[in-house]
Amino acid sequence: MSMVIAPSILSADFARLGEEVNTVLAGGADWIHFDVMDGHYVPNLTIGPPVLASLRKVTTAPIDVHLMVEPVDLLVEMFANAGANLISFHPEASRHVDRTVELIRSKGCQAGLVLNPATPLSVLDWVLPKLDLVLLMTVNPGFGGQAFIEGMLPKIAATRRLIEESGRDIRLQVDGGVTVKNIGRVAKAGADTFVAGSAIFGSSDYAATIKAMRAEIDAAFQVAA
Ligand SMILES: O=C(CO)[C@H](O)[C@H](O)COP(=O)(O)O
Ligand SMILES: [Fe+2]
Repeated sequence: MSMVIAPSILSADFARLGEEVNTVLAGGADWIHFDVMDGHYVPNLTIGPPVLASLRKVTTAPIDVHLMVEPVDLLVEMFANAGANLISFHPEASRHVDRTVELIRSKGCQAGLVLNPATPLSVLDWVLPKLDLVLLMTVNPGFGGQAFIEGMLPKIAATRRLIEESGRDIRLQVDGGVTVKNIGRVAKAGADTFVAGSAIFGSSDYAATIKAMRAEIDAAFQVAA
């Protein structure tokens, strides 16, 4: 599976969002990660469907919507109509997880389930085969710029094993505190899709940071001579 880098626009300059998105894509990013916070499920408030619809006009790149909202279902259709390619949600925020997955797919989007640091992998039981992506949070959701929780590395590895056992083409995305310094370890543990907000948008050269991230991922898989 290809390695995907998805910059989180949470750390972009919102006054110049279209430009920021095109700069990271020109700099080698694969997807755009769009964080939606409702001030209820998480203690922060961000952006909604009209912003996504505007971005959709300036790029054809996949836009991966991370919903940190409760309840979820009401917003799925709005984000699908606004141009989301993939919609991920937190199981605690949906009363009927399987129904929400089906709803996302019925709107023509790929579906992802997000596990907070303390959420057990057992939430994937019975629903994993229907997912296109599992998102493991490596910080507590709500804010960019937090430190990566090192204790999540074995959880990434355990999730990778579950995906392998399922025999399905499911992406394993990691979100929170991913940097040039730790991305190699995150990849080695089993992730294939990497969200990075502050590490990319907080750097002076987005393309150079993305290139350095890819080099670290490649290096992690090189066998020591
Ligand atoms: O979902 C998120 C926070 O809830 C963000 O995607 C995440 O925190 C990215 O920011 P950073 O790379 O700066 O940690
Ligand atoms: Fe996110």
